[in-house]
Amino acid sequence: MIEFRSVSKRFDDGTLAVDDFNLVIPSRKTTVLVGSSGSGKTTLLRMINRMVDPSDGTVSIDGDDISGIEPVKLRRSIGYVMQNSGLLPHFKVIDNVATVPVLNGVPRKQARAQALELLDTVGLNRDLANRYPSQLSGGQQQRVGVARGLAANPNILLMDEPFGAVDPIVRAELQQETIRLQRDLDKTVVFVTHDIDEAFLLGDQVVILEKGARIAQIGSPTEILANPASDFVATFIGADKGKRALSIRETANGSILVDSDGRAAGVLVASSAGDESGV
Ligand SMILES: Nc1ncnc2c1ncn2[C@@H]1O[C@H](COP(=O)(O)OP(=O)(O)OP(=O)(O)O)[C@@H](O)[C@H]1O
Repeated sequence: MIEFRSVSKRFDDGTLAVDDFNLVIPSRKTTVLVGSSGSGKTTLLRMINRMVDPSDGTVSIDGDDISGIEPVKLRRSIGYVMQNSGLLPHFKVIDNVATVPVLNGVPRKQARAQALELLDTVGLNRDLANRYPSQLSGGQQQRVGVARGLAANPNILLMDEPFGAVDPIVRAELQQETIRLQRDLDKTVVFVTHDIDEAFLLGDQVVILEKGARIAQIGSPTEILANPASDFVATFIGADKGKRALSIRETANGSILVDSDGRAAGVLVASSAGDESGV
């Protein structure tokens, strides 16, 4: 479990990016932080691996205040996937994936063998292992980025707009892969996006943010779609337009998400806690 308690962040130039933020992120679920540009999503995500430190308040992981954990050590124990994959251009795919385990002390040969397995995990052909990132498509690069994020076998995976730069078809594929990976690997995923449809598709818990990382609403996709907490949320999720891209339809076999053309976009399943959770 990750917990933000009374967390604020004021940058040196005076910008208050995060204003008294409180949130519990449950383990082994996907929590999506969604909001418009500048609402503080990336700042919140980076506070989990100490790329940014709070000005006030505490962030803890499984009860331990992370301000007491050395930042480099913390970062190597948490997967981080960013937009544009963040791959090292002069390293082959296999070495991009193997780098963090090697830095953590895993022998290179073993780390490379594990890297090949991770390519399988993210749905990439092993033949790509010896290419350089520039020799891959954008979608393939993002998959390598996910493999790299998983390489140290972290319990926590942070994903910052990981599919923002790929075309809609590849994006949809990568979203489905993320759902599959989460089912198979059971990580605590914290995912940042400005796309509410992506948030509803991937999130067990969705946190809608306004400026200053103020929480406009928090809940499962079903809860938010059924009961938008304010006009702001209704507008943000498009409920006020009467043509939301995604809506919920009850069927004999449970709740399904349908798109504006009535096609099934996903299934809402009951989580182990008994509440509704996104696909
Ligand atoms: N290093 C910094 N110095 C000063 N201000 C910053 C810094 N990093 C972020 N900010 C400001 O903090 C606020 C929140 O930024 P942040 O990047 O967390 O938002 P975001 O919701 O992730 O936005 P986007 O979707 O555009 O990435 C913005 O006003 C931004 O300009």
